[in-house]
Amino acid sequence: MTIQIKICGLSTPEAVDRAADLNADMAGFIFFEKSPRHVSIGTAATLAERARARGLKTVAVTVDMDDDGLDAIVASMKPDWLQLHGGESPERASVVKARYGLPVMKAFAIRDASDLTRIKPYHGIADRFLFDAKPPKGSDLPGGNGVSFDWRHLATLDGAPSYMLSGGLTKDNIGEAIGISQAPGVDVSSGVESAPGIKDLGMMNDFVQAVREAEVAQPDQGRSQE
Ligand SMILES: O=C(O)c1ccccc1N[C@@H]1O[C@H](COP(=O)(O)O)[C@@H](O)[C@H]1O
Repeated sequence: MTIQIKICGLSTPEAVDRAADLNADMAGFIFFEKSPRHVSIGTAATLAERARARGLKTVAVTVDMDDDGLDAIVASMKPDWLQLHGGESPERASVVKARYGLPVMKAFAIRDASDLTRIKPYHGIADRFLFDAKPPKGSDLPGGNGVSFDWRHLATLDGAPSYMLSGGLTKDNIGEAIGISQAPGVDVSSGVESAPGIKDLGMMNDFVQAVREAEVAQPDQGRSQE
């Protein structure tokens, strides 16, 4: 089983094309104005069309967004997935999923193993979980902070939920992260940037290559992801 790769915070055609060339699985577009990766709906629609044409699944990354905001994104960008990266309740996640008929990836900020217990009420609602680190003090961003958490906490997960690991992943730590977590999918943003919001095509290459090397070095131990 191959590890799914999501490259997030794409904002240029070149970065979308490189993600496709590298056979990444998902391309994420950020709708959060304080983020250096924020894209307008128009830009996201154009880039998402390009990504889809190259076989990438597109993800709209939103944070506690209301229906009007989501309506506009879904109508224009036509994402394959909605990522909910804020404090969306299980009820809100359920409403979003039903309203758009799209799979939902719910993000959780993890510091301690106990943070993983918060996923329980989302079972049967979220199609996939995303585990990110808690933002550092003073950060304006709920994600994209380049900060990792202790991957050993993931050993406490019950069953084999469909999830992606994120938070501070780079070409240098992804092998260890995969070895410890056995994550079925990984999500990277700032770890493939030369400056906040600027994707570096060489760093994208290196990251994906490091994931593929980790797969070979540490063959499948039961990873799965629909
Ligand atoms: O990347 C952002 O700016 C962002 C803003 C708002 C919500 C989520 C955001 N990004 C998510 O953060 C993680 C990983 O980030 P990093 O690799 O540590 O930089 C990823 O899930 C992005 O979707």
